[in-house]
Amino acid sequence: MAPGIRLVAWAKRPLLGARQSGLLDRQAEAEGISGLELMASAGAAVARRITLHDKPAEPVLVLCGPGNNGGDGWIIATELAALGWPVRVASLIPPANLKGDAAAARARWTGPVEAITPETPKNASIIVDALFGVGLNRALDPAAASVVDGVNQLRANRPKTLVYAVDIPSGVDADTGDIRGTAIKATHTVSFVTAKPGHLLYPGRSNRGHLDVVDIGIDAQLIDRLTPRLFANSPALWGSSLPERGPDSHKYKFGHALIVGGPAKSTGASRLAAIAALRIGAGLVSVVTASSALPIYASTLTSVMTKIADSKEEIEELLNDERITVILIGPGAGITKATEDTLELILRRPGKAVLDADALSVLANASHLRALLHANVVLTPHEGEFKRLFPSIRGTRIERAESAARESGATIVLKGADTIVATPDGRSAIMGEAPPSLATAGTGDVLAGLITGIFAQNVTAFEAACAGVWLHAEGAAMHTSGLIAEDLPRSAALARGRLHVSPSRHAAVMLPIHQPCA
Ligand SMILES: NC(=O)C1=CN([C@@H]2O[C@H](COP(=O)(O)OP(=O)(O)OC[C@H]3O[C@@H](n4cnc5c(N)ncnc54)[C@H](OP(=O)(O)O)[C@@H]3O)[C@@H](O)[C@H]2O)[C@@H](O)CC1
Ligand SMILES: Nc1ncnc2c1ncn2[C@@H]1O[C@H](COP(=O)(O)OP(=O)(O)O)[C@@H](O)[C@H]1O
Ligand SMILES: [K+]
Repeated sequence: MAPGIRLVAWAKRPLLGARQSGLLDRQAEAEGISGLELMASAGAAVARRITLHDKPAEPVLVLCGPGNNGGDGWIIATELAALGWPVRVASLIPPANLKGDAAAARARWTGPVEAITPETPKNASIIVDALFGVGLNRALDPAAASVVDGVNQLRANRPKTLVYAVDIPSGVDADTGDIRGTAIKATHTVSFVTAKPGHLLYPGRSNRGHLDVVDIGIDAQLIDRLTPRLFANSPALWGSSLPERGPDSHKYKFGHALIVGGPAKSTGASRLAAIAALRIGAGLVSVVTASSALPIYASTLTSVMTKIADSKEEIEELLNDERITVILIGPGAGITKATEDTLELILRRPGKAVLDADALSVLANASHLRALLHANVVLTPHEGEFKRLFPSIRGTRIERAESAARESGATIVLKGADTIVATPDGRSAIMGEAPPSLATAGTGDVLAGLITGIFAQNVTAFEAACAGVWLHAEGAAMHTSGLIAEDLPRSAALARGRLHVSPSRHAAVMLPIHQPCA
């Protein structure tokens, strides 16, 4: 086993973008570790990670860029050659033009150096992408773009090619996950100290391959000095907050979730949400319905209770019940005056609420209700709903979710392949591991129900939203094919159970921070 690789449980650490990564490096230098030492550790760790693959000593091509990411590349080449691996090195700029630590790293390489051309990647079986890391600041120029396209073409033609991206696949923006022109499609990415937002955000997420984050000797406490506010959504953030049932448990200790049921022609969405809320642990769940839809709810729901309300006054009376800990409105509700009236009653009540689907569309056109939002209201828009709710907010997905939370005062769940949770006090989390099988009808209703069911249980809005999003994805990942929304409440509940029963399944989030590579 290669000595000295210390894999970091990256989901337990914050995500640092380009600027914060640079600050961290400078803090480490102030503590006495030089940039060259960090680079030497980084390069050595990547080299050793490469030696872990199953076919030893295959020819390796190292592509070096103009900055410190390229500097890592020169170290990797030197380390692999010292271990007896055949290595070719190709540089994007004349090596004599390198500066600082990259120049010092280049000086350690004593073998020949090629100039990068579009033909360079041909015939390579292992490629190390050390072109650009977190310092990428514009679209790739034609010379860089053509070698990147050459690497991707080679991988497409020869799927067994291994492509190791150093820090982040070149061309992926570390802060946003955007592709700057074109980007390396890596089979593996080896990053340093923390994961970067661009490892989790699409489209860059698709270029990342398997992600390892390695320790390069920077004290983890230095990360906290940066007061980071952005995290990977993982049980490390919220797992310990979820209440467990014990011998003294009573259903009333786990909250009473009230789901506003849709009219007779659209009951499915609120029924899915109600089942999800109950499965994920709410003590009691009730659906409030007009008498006209009662037969449908009563005949299809068993453990979920039904409550009849045929007028605004009757709804108001129900909402005044202080035992109700959270209310969900939106799934199947209809974009109607009745939904607006009920929404207003819910928002005028001081407690917790989750607003989804039609409630969001109603809110978008009811500016007088905006002032009633607060941090214990969770909004769960997909992109279309988000644009209707916050038409003037621009920026990356993270920036938009954060601005919306700040502006509205509510907790935002911006749904998508990389769902973002953001709170008005500035914390946010990215779920970068959701399976695309979730792109099927009704999964959003289940998510709203999961968040509601967790929120009912004396958990904060941020924790409930993050846990709901994570368990939703983890539940979906249990199905290899044919997932439909009805499957999800049970699977998400099983995923919740496994958090405690079988921690090894969640190795990336459950292991200690410095987990030696075994
Ligand atoms: N600092 C440390 O201690 C440690 C850092 N580490 C490593 O350093 C990496 C960050 O290094 P970095 O800051 O030098 O940035 P990097 O990603 O190499 O790119 C900057 C260079 O690329 C250029 N350039 C940018 N965009 C371009 C484009 N589109 N097309 C063409 N050129 C472009 C840019 O040019 P300029 O903007 O100056 O014209 C500059 O020359 C980090 O990801 C990690 O791998 C590790 O060793 C751990 C310790
Ligand atoms: N390609 C994808 N990969 C991962 N998750 C996805 C993808 N597409 C959609 N989802 C998730 O599926 C759910 C869909 O919700 P929504 O858009 O409200 O659909 P619906 O109204 O049909 O329930 C959201 O949780 C979203 O994050
Ligand atoms: K790279």
